[in-house]
Amino acid sequence: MPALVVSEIMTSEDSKELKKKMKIDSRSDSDEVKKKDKKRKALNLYDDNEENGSLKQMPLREALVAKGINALFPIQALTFDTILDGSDLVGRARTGQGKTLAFVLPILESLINGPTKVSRKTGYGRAPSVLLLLPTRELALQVFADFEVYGGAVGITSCCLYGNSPMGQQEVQLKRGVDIVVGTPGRVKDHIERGNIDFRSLQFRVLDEVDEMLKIGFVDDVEFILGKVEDASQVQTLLFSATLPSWVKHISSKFLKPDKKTVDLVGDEKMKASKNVRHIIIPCTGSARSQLIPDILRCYSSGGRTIIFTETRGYASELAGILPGARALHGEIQQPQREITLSGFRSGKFLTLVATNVAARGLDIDNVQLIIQCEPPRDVEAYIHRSGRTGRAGNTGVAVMLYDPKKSNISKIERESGVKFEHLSAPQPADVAKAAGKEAAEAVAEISDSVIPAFKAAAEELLHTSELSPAELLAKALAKAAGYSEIKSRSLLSSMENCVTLLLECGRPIFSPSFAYNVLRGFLPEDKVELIKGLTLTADGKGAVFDVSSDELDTFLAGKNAQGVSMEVVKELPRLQEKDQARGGRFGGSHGGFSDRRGGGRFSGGRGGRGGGRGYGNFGRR
Ligand SMILES: Nc1ncnc2c1ncn2[C@@H]1O[C@H](COP(=O)(O)OP(=O)(O)OP(=O)(O)O)[C@@H](O)[C@H]1O
Repeated sequence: MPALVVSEIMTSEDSKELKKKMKIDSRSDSDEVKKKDKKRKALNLYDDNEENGSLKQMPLREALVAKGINALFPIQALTFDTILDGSDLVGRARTGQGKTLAFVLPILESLINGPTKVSRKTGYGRAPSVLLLLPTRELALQVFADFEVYGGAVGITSCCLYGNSPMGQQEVQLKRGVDIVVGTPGRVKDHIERGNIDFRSLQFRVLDEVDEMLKIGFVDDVEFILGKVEDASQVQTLLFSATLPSWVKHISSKFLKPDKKTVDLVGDEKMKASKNVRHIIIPCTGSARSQLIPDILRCYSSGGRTIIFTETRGYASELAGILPGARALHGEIQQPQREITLSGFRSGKFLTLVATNVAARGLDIDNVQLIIQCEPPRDVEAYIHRSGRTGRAGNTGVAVMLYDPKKSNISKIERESGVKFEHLSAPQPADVAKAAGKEAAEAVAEISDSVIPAFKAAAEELLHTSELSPAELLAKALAKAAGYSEIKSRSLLSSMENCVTLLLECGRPIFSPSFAYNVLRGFLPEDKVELIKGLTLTADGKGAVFDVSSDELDTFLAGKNAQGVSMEVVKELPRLQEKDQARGGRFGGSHGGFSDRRGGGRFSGGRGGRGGGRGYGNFGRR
């Protein structure tokens, strides 16, 4: 295999070509590998005859094979020689594409066989050769674990410096001497200020999740830390992330040498988020979330792990308290508990983690099938990283984001991430119940016949006294077994239970919510109009959708023949006007907030001005 040549900017097209050359294969064939001689050249990553692009250390190869890693992923293939050759580098690939090993492997290779071998200090009290900074403690621990496994295999030692953990132990490790320091900026800075770290032997500094590292809050610490390296020209600097907004490129260039290389597997491609993930959005108001999320878990988690992202720590704790077997992870939880929680999630002690953004970046956990975002995050990067906790290393996954049609602007995330969202409605409780019924039936079939004598008399009694058929009675028994005592309806607009979504049309464009309210007043008394919730105009400008309580449905439907008005229960939610669209001009002036669910308050102008009449007289004037 020829040595890899990494161009200044490597695009995904280039990577396709390279992929062919390298015969990269993401499937794990570790079982097969085990059967064969371990010394076989597993794939060209391990080609002994090559000077470049190969790992020479057998124990390291074995450690990789043991983890099912038999060939390099594209980002790894593209960065390996560049890093080994001594260049500074900025690396970008989508989430879950193996960026960690894209710096871990060439750094280890360089330290044990490559150019930095000679300058690496050894022995007691040695100063570190590598400094790696990460934005969260969990991520620092995860990458430290990788260095422990792969570095440990070739005698390279590391330590992890992170806050809210005993300082003394970390000081001892630093004093004894380590090759690699992994840490979060605050704690690393602390150690520097106490004179515990000596950067004079540093060969590599790495900023993983570089855009997060350089955000307000970290950037000062990072600059302070990197500034402690006296002669930066002697040190290689590597930056990695799945997202590299232009402001990051600007700031980060001051840490890198002018002849730095860039390996960007996302480049100008529209799609910035993971391509292995199904990206779904479902309308849901804040108050309906807790009712909806259990059904989303049932429908989309495929029995695997789920991470639910909330915007606040309080809601993360609250939701974890409601969902059976779920645990919360956020910044207010003490560090030892955070570690216990994450390790319980990794080991499968529980399958649902409810977290704030603390879990958004970099965490790599097996078999996470589903991501739920309780509301759209503030920036597109957060969307990309959160949804990227699933669909990793060639696997697939589902990311469901809940949004309030009245409050959230989805198109901004869609535009900036390049994701084409699947617009779905909330699973209907009846459908979820049908699936639960099947499971309950299977469970009943499994139950030992030994229970029959004990329950038979009660069953016969029920059959004789009830007016229901045996099948109907059995259906009730299955419902009970599945935990159901009734089936509620669920709004497609807000996901609220016991609500139904109606579509109003009147044969002409509906320009504003106030117009829609006036149409409704044409055939409904004011006290019924007051019951309407979440009225929103459709994107085509021809209709309005809103929720009514299931109990009121007949009253509303009764008016549907009034003067050209049509009203129907929505089976599939039409595209709605988004927040910004509804604000701008033609469609509804400055109306917005869903908070006034009765459509009053902010819609007050729209509600027609009470003096505006109930009928259609107003139409012509608008
Ligand atoms: N060459 C490889 N072959 C098989 N699996 C790999 C390979 N490289 C990495 N992996 C696995 O892929 C998964 C994702 O890797 P990693 O966490 O480095 O992704 P990432 O690109 O850093 O993602 P993120 O942007 O979310 O941090 C890990 O479980 C890792 O063990």
